[in-house]
Amino acid sequence: MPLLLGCIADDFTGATDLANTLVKQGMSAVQVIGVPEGPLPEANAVIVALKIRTAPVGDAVAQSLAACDALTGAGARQVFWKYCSTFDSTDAGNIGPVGDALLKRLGAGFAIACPAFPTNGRTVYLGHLFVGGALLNESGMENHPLTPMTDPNLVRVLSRQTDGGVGLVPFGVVEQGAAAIRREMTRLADAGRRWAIVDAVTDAHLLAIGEAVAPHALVTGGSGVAMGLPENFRRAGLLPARSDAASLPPMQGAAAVVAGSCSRATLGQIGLARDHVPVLELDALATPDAAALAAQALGWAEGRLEAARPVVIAASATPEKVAALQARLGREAAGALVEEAVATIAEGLVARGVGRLVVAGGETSGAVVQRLGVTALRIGPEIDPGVPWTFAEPRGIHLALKSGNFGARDFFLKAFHHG
Ligand SMILES: Nc1ncnc2c1ncn2[C@@H]1O[C@H](COP(=O)(O)OP(=O)(O)OP(=O)(O)O)[C@@H](O)[C@H]1O
Ligand SMILES: O=C(O)[C@@H](O)C(=O)CO
Repeated sequence: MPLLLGCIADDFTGATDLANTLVKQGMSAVQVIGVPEGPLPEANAVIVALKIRTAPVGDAVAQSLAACDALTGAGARQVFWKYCSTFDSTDAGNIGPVGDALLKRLGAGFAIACPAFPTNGRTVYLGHLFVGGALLNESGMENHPLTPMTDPNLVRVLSRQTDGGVGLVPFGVVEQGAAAIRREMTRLADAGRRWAIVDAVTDAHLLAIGEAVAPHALVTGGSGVAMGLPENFRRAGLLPARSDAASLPPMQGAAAVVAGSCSRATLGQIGLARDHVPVLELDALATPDAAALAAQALGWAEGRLEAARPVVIAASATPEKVAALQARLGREAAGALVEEAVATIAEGLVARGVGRLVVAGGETSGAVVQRLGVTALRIGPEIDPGVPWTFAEPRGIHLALKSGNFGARDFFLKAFHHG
């Protein structure tokens, strides 16, 4: 099976989201954890999941280039740089610098940037990113613990991260379809732009954009814009007719949720779960010690674990509490402490028989997956848009890595009625 699309994702939930999108479009896809060292798994798309969203720019670039080399070395014909549908990044990066480095490595001079994911309420209009009905900077993302997003104008945001000019392919052009989008990209590239933010409000827009970028060496964006890419390979005779996602082994063991995401969606999901299943909310401010928090949580879980319903253990907190812990420890140390605690809890839960685990939050998922020694995730059925069940190798457990902002309010309950 030839490798066609080589993908690099800046976090682990994002990688799963992308793999899920490709599988739904009939492309076989496997997510691998970290820069692959040995041979790549057999699949038409391989998604390398990195934990580089908030890494220092130099590290993010080095890991992305190593992943790119592994993917193109294995024959990938196009590279996809996946970041968050809410464009999570700081003015230092890493969306722009990684994209610039990949363009250079691939010998290309132009790429689109399109985080739109209309099914999950992320749309881009005249370069401005909306989350549901709100501009990005009024959506709750302005309070993100690690990457507060305070400017909704993506042309401006990306311009602060790259020395290549950033243009815009506006809604009016996107509406006209792939040929018009391609003409506008050519015009922008001829005018010396290296990047174009591309508007998209509907899936039809994303499919047209996907078709327009067929010849591009590098495509960048959220998972939405990848929707149109499998069809390009099919049109070129490289990908067979659609096949269904491989089914996963049957689920076994006790059910649990661990959460480190502080997004509005996750806080709402914890709130609803409280009325139905055992929920433990950790207070990292009162106990700023990862080992002590983990011991509390694992002690509490004792005797409560079962297959029929999950326990929920959340370090998630309101923006005020997050700010208080950050003021005491510093932003990175606060995040690292909570990630360490949640990873230890996840490890302890699996050791105590949890076989299906939902992890809420991208950074949190990175910490958990690394701690569990997972090397690859096979993609299974979708629970809610962007979040499938996966089967983690070599641990042999089921994991669902939920992006902070994804999932309906009853996600932590409904997940365990799937698969
Ligand atoms: N009570 C808390 N105080 C300070 N930081 C916290 C607290 N709880 C969680 N965090 C940190 O907040 C960060 C949340 O980021 P994470 O990526 O896990 O969630 P998210 O951004 O909502 O999800 P995604 O990246 O999928 O959108 C993590 O680093 C986590 O450790
Ligand atoms: O694009 C998204 O919103 C998600 O896949 C993600 O990256 C969250 O971490």
